[in-house]
Amino acid sequence: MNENAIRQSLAVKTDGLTKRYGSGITAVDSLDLSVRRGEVYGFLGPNGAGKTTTLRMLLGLIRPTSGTAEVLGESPGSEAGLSKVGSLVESPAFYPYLSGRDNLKVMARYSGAPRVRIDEALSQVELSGRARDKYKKYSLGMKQRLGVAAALLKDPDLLILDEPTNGLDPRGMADMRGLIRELGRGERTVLLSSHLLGEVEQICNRVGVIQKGKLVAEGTVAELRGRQGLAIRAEPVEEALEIAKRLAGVEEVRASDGILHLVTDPERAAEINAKLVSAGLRVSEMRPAGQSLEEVFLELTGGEAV
Ligand SMILES: Nc1ncnc2c1ncn2[C@@H]1O[C@H](COP(=O)(O)OP(=O)(O)OP(=O)(O)O)[C@@H](O)[C@H]1O
Repeated sequence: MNENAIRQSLAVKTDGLTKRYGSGITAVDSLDLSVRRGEVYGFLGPNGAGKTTTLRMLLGLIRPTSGTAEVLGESPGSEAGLSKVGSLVESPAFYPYLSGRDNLKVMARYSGAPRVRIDEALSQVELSGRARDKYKKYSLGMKQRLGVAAALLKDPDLLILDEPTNGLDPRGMADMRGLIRELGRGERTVLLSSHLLGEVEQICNRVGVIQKGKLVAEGTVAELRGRQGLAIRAEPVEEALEIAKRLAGVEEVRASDGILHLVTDPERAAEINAKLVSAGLRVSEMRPAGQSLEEVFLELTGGEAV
C-alpha cells in the first residue's frame, strides 16, 4: 500500500501529538497513534496517562502543543470531520426533568441531526422502552447509554468513547460492553479509552497502551500476549534457572515462587524436560503458560498497576 492508501485506511492518525499544560506537565508526549477504519480500538492506560487529553485533541476541544492529528482524513474539530464523529467524552448535560427522548430531541435540533435518528439511536442503545421516562429516573447505566445514543445521533463513522464503563455496576458494565461490541460491528470505527485490561481484552480488536503520555505498545490483544512459554517446577530452583538460561531457543527466563517461567515455544517441553533431568534436577511440573495481558501490561508500563 502506498502512503495515501494507508492514510485512507485509517480512521485516526496522529504524528508526534504532544500536549503540555502550563504547569510544565507533558500530558501527551509525541504520540503516534493509528486506528484503522472499522476496528474497535482500545486506548488503555492507568489514570492520568493522558487518554482524555488525547481524545480531547482528536475532537478539536483542545489544541495540541505540537504534532498533528487526522480524524477520518480531516483535521480535528473541522466541520467536515465533526459531521462524521460521535463522542462521549464528558457526560453530556441532560435536562433532568425531560424524558430521554426529549433530551435527544433538543440535542438533535442543536446539532442538526435528522429527527428520524432519535428513535434509531434509542433503539440502538436499547432504551426505546424507557424513552419517555424522565432522565432523572434513569439508572447510571441508562444515563450512560443515553449519552451513547446522543453520540449516535449523526450515525457517525467514528465513535469516540472516554471510559464508557466508568462508575457503572458490574451489570451496567457488561451491558455497555455488549453495546460497544454491537456498535463496532460492520463499518463503524470505535475508539474507546479504558484503564481496565479485562474490558479492553473483551471488546477490542486492537489496543494501544499509553503510559505517562507515551504509547508504549500497539497491536492486537493476541500480539500483545503473543509471548508463549512454559512454567516449570524444578529443584533446586537456582540451578534450574542457570541451566534454563543457557538453553538454546529460550528467550527469557525468570523464577518466582519456586517456578521457572520460560519464554519459548511450548512444543519444546519434552526436550527441555530431558535436559533438566539429565543435569540432575528434579522436575515435578511442566505446563504451557502464556503471559496474561495483565503481565504484559505491567511489564510495558513498568509495573504501574491499573
Ligand atoms: N487542564 C489541565 N491542566 C493541567 N493539567 C492537566 C489538565 N488536564 C489534565 N492534566 C494532567 O495531564 C495528565 C493526563 O491527564 P488525562 O486526564 O489526559 O489522563 P487520563 O489517562 O485520561 O486519566 P484519567 O483516566 O484519570 O482521566 C495528568 O497528569 C493530569 O493531571
